[in-house]
Amino acid sequence: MTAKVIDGKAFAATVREKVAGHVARLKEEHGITPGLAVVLVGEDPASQVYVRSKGKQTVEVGMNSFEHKLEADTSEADLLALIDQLNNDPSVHGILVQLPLPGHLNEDLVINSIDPAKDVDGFHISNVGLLGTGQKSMVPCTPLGCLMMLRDHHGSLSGMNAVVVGRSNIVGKPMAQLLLGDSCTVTIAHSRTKDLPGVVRGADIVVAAVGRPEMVPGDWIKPGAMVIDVGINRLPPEEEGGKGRLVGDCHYDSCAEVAGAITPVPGGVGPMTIACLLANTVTACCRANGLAEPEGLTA
Ligand SMILES: NC(=O)C1=CN([C@@H]2O[C@H](COP(=O)(O)OP(=O)(O)OC[C@H]3O[C@@H](n4cnc5c(N)ncnc54)[C@H](OP(=O)(O)O)[C@@H]3O)[C@@H](O)[C@H]2O)C=CC1
Ligand SMILES: Nc1nc(=O)c2c([nH]1)NC[C@@H]1CN(c3ccc(C(=O)N[C@@H](CCC(=O)O)C(=O)O)cc3)C=[N+]21
Ligand SMILES: [Mg+2]
Repeated sequence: MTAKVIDGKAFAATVREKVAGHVARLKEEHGITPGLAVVLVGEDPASQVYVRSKGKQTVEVGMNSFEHKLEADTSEADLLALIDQLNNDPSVHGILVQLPLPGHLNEDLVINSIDPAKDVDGFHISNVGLLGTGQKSMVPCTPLGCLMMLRDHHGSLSGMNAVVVGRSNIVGKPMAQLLLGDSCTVTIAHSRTKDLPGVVRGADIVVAAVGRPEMVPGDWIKPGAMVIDVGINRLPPEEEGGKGRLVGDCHYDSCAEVAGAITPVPGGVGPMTIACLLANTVTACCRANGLAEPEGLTA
């Protein structure tokens, strides 16, 4: 079998088109322009690339983009003051603080200082609790993008065995909650899991969010399974002047030989993450203004 390649880049473009349609309607019918504020502390090059690409796409769908770049040694008090200002700014409907933060800043404290209604990452404890209890919330962008691709490829996921490899608060745990919400039987695997190959072999759906280049080989994959590769790993440059190849957490070629469907890296989960961030910003804007929220853009 050769897997169907799930084109996250193309899917993300259709999500952005929907978002752009809702943004246009908000402007025409209500005179409201959704706004997304992104806060970047420090100069991590990968984060800068992501923030730039996100800002560009925000503007392309017709929304306002507010970028706040702070020095790496910014104090916690100064960062919290900025968040307070954004919380109280009616032109800002979504706030994203790029993670990871420099070591001297308490990530939990910073994230939980964001107004939950503007927390378009879905990382605030209030949104985590709402998601975990099946209530309306802001849903984390990466897991939401993965869920959209799975549903689009397969339809109902009810009764499927899903294995999420990785238990981070930003990917693994919320991914497991979303799959449970779609009535999968969910296993969360991590670095202490015994017999990881055996666990993954039982999965109809594999979501790999580990941060280890090409860790999952094809012989762990059940024939026909859906493989969602969240990993973004830059390999060291082999050639002079080369940037280094970008690979996922799955060994693509061997997994694609056995899987029924697979997301590539790049061009899979990454573009969907940004599209879902834009979708969450429109949703937040609609909710803030007491307007009907867009359908098909939330979990
Ligand atoms: N495409 C996108 O939009 C995004 C991509 N990413 C990428 O996804 C990957 C995961 O990110 P993130 O969740 O933040 O990573 P974290 O480092 O926060 O979490 C990694 C998880 O993988 C587990 N793990 C590590 N080594 C192993 C192993 N050998 N076997 C099994 N489990 C293991 C860890 O287990 P333990 O808890 O026991 O330590 C941990 O739970 C990264 O490559 C990141 O770049 C992240 C966010 C968005
Ligand atoms: N508060 C917060 N929210 C996040 O959502 C968040 C974050 N912090 N910190 C970092 C991670 C990582 N992340 C990515 C998003 C898109 C791509 C993406 O678009 N990748 C392209 C390739 C990009 C390239 O070439 O480097 C692709 O996969 O095709 C990658 C990674 C969001 N994150
Ligand atoms: Mg992390």
